[in-house]
Amino acid sequence: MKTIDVDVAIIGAGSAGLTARRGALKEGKSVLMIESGPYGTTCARVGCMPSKLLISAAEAAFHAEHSDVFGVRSTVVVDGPAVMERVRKERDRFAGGVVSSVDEIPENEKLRGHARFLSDTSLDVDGTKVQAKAVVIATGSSNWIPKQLQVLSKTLLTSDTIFEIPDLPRSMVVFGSGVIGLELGQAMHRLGVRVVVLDPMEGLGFLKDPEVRESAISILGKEFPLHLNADIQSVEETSDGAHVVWATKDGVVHEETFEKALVATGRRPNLGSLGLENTSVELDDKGIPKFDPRTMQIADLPIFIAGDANNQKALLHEAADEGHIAGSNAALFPNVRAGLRRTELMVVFTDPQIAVVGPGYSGFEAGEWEEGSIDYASQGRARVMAQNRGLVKIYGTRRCGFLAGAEMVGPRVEHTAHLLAWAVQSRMRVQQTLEMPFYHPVVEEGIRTALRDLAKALKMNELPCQGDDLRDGPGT
Ligand SMILES: Cc1cc2nc3c(=O)[nH]c(=O)nc-3n(C[C@H](O)[C@H](O)[C@H](O)COP(=O)(O)OP(=O)(O)OC[C@H]3O[C@@H](n4cnc5c(N)ncnc54)[C@H](O)[C@@H]3O)c2cc1C
Ligand SMILES: NC(=O)c1ccc[n+]([C@@H]2O[C@H](COP(=O)([O-])OP(=O)(O)OC[C@H]3O[C@@H](n4cnc5c(N)ncnc54)[C@H](O)[C@@H]3O)[C@@H](O)[C@H]2O)c1
Repeated sequence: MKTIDVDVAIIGAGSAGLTARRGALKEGKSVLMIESGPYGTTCARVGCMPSKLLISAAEAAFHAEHSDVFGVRSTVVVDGPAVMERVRKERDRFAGGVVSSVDEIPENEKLRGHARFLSDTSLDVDGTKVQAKAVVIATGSSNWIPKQLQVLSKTLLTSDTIFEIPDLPRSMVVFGSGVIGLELGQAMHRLGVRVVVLDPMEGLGFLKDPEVRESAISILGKEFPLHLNADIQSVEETSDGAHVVWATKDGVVHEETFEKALVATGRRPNLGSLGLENTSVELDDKGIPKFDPRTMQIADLPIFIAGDANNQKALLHEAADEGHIAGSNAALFPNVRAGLRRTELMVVFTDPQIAVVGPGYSGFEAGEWEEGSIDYASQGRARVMAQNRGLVKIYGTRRCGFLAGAEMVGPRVEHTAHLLAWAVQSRMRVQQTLEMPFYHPVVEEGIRTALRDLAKALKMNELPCQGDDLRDGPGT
C-alpha cells in the first residue's frame, strides 16, 4: 500500500477544508487535502449561490408583477428555461472560480478519493495510506430524506438537483419549512409555480421569538400556502406526479398531485462512512464528535472538526472561520489556541427577509434582559417602497444595558442585521448605538425606533454599571 506522510491531512475540499488548508500552511506545515466528490464547494455549486440566483429571478418577476401600486402597469412573462439557464451560467462562474483555485494547488498537496480513518492519525484513501500528525474533518453535510418521502424518485428534487432542471415545473410540493424550503419555495411561487409548503412541525425553527415567528408565518402564509403542523398522511408517486394527502391544523384533509416534490427536510453531517469507530473520538447522543468550538479540537486528540460536519452552525461564514481555526490548530498541535468566534448572524433570503443576530430570543435567562420592537407597517421608507411588513425585536441586557441580539423579519434586514451584529460584537451599549448617525429616510430608522423602545424598557439612566462590568458584555 502506498503511504503518504504529511503534517496535516484535511478531509474535504469545501469551504471549511479550503480555509483549513490556508490556516495550516500559514503555520509552515505540509498539508494534504483529500476530496471524494466534485471540487467547487457546496456553497458555490448547489447552495448559497444558485439559490440566491433563483431568488433574484423571482424578485424581478415579483416586482414587475406588483408595480401597479406605483401606478406602473406591466405584463410579465416568466421564461422558465431562460431563468434556469442564467442560474446555471452564473453558478458555473462562481463554482469555476473555486475549481480554478484548487487547480493551482500543487498535485502533491491534494488527493482524490474517499477518506476513512484507520486510527487517530492514519487514513485509508481508496487504497493509499495517509499518515498525518493531525487530521481536520471538513466533510460537510448532505440532504436528509425521511423514510416517508423515500418513495419519490422521478418527481424528487433536493437542493442538489433543483438547479439542474431545464424548465420550471407547473407545480411543486415543498417538504420542510426550514431555510431551504422557504427560500426555494417562495422563489418558485414567484416564478409562477403552484407551490404548497408542508411541515409536520411548528416550522421556521430558526426563529425563537414567538412574536417574530408569528409575524413571519403570517406574512409568508398570505403569499403562498404554508401548512405548518401538517399531518402528512400519505405520499406516493403516480404517473401524474407526487400524490400527497395531508390534513391541516384545522383538521381539513387535502389531496393534490404535484409535478415535482422538493424535499428540504434538513441536512445531516457526512460522518457515517468516515471510520470514526477506528479512532478514540467520543460521539454525543446524536452521533456527532464532542469538540471545543473555540479550538475545533475533538477532546485532546490530534483530530479537529469544522464546517457543517460538526452540526453546529451550518453557514458559510462559520464554516470558513471554523476551517481556519481547525487548520491552524492542527498544524500547531498539541499547542492549540482559541480562535476568533464572531457574533452569530443568520439571514434567510425570503421576502421580507428574516435575520437572527447574537443568541436570539432563546439565548438569555429570564429576568436578565429587555426587548424593544418596531412593527414595519408604518415605517417611513418601508411605506415609500411599499414593503411595509415585518417586525423587529432587539434585545439588551439589564446588566449595563448591552446590546445583545435581535430577531427580525422585514425589508432589507440583511443590512440592518449586519449593523446590529457589528454593534453586538463591539460590545456597544444600547445608549451608544443611539448616539450613532441615522440618515433619513431609511429603513434603519426603524431600528432606531426599536433601540429607543429598548432603552426605555431598560430604564437606561437607572442602570448601575461599573467600568469593570464591560468585561461581562456579550462576546466575552
Ligand atoms: C441550498 C443551500 C443554500 C444555502 N445558502 C446559504 C447562504 O445563503 N448563506 C450561508 O451562509 N450558508 C448557506 N448554506 C450553507 C452553506 O452552503 C454550508 O454551511 C457550507 O457550504 C458548508 O461548508 P463545508 O465546507 O462544511 O461543506 P462542503 O462545502 O460540503 O465541503 C465538504 C466536502 O467534503 C467532501 N467529503 C465528504 N466526505 C468525504 C470523505 N470521506 N473523503 C473525502 N472527501 C469527503 C465532500 O465531497 C465535500 O466536497 C446553504 C446550503 C444549501 C444546501
Ligand atoms: N440563508 C442561509 O443562510 C441558508 C440557506 C439555505 C440553507 N442554509 C443552511 O442549510 C441548513 C439546512 O436547511 P434545511 O432547510 O434543509 O433544514 P432545516 O433544519 O432548517 O429545516 C428542515 C425542516 O424540515 C421539516 N421536516 C422534517 N421532516 C419533515 C417531513 N417528513 N416532511 C416535511 N417537513 C419535514 C422540519 O420540521 C424543519 O422545519 C440550515 O440549517 C442552514 O444553516 C442556510
